[in-house]
Amino acid sequence: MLFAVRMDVDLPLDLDAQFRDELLATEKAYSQKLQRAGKWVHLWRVVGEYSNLSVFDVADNGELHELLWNLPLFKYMKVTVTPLAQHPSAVAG
Ligand SMILES: O=C(O)C[C@H]1C=CC(=O)O1
Repeated sequence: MLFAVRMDVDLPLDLDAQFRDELLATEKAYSQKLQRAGKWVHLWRVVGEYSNLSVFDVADNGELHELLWNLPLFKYMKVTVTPLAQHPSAVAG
């Protein structure tokens, strides 16, 4: 099942710099592991915003919830999930 996911990041300005750097490094490693596993199939930056638009390919709602819940940045993000279905006019996919 495919899901479009928008993540809007809002890190507190007073977050300890070392904690912030470690958090971002952990998030990067986590996201790259899921990308290599074929679960996180697109990761795009939204121009001009600390946000991304992503596409996940997972078995079901429960798997997506688990992957998102475990994002190291989860508590600092607003996450918006949109389930996707095949478009009848799409020539690919
Ligand atoms: O920067 C972001 O958009 C948030 C998050 C998503 C992947 C990653 O490495 O960080």
